[in-house]
Amino acid sequence: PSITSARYGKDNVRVYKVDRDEKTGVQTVTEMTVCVLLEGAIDVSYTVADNSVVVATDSMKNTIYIKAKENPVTPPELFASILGTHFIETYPHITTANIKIVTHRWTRMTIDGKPHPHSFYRDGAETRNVEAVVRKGKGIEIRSGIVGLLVLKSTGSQFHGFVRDEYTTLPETWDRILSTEVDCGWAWKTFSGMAAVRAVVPKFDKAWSDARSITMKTFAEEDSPSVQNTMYKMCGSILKAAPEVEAVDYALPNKHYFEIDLSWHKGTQNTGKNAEVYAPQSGPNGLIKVTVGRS
Ligand SMILES: O=c1[nH]c(=O)c2nn[nH]c2[nH]1
Repeated sequence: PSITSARYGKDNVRVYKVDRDEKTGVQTVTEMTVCVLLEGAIDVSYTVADNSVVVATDSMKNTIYIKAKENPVTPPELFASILGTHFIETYPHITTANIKIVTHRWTRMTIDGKPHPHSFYRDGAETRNVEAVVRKGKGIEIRSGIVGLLVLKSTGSQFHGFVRDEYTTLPETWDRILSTEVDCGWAWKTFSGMAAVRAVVPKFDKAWSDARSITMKTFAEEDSPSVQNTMYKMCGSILKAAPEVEAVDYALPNKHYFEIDLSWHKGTQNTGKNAEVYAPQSGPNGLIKVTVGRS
């Protein structure tokens, strides 16, 4: 037998960092969960238990904390690039570093109409994610993303004109609830190295902010003919807003809310135009995926 691929490292490394502005007294916090997986000349650690090539995953965890102390941890695209570049520059036999950063929300509290200097709340399970792949001599690939942004609209969504055959029971609709949990990603053009990443640092936050705003604006304002068409429009808008982005992808579950026929109870009308009480479904759910490029 021979190894076709191997990578190892530390997952679920939770990191919190505070930035204290001495002048204003305003403190800013960042909380993230990091995964580092390394590749390279490590096969002998699997095949003949030669641990001389093993950078202990415990050492990787230590490295994450040290680098978080020594460097900015935001934007996550920068910190992921710093971290990945450290591993391939420090260990000659490590040729690829795969870094995933999941940034959690700590939204600053507004107290009596004013932003509080050091108090925050978790407004949703939504995260800002980054996956960076740093390959020795081949630059840095970065995919940024939004995950877990749960949205719903009570109307402004249609679905009709689809295949009708002996397997079809779904009625056509011109007015339905649409709910999804956004999993969106945008892949940056390959960066030649750290200098190229540092040169565009402000564009990372802007792209995330634009992608988030575009997603919600398009979701809200489109009288959606389908999940497919609406997500395609979101991709086009993000590509337009971020020239350094090569491709945009979405994976959207269609979280169904079923109408409930209540006519058995004294002829109560609760379907179609009279629908008010619905049954939110845990599953099955639609799942619609797309990747849109520039060509
Ligand atoms: O937006 C939708 N796309 C679909 O492909 C689909 N299938 N059932 N309901 C659906 N809604």
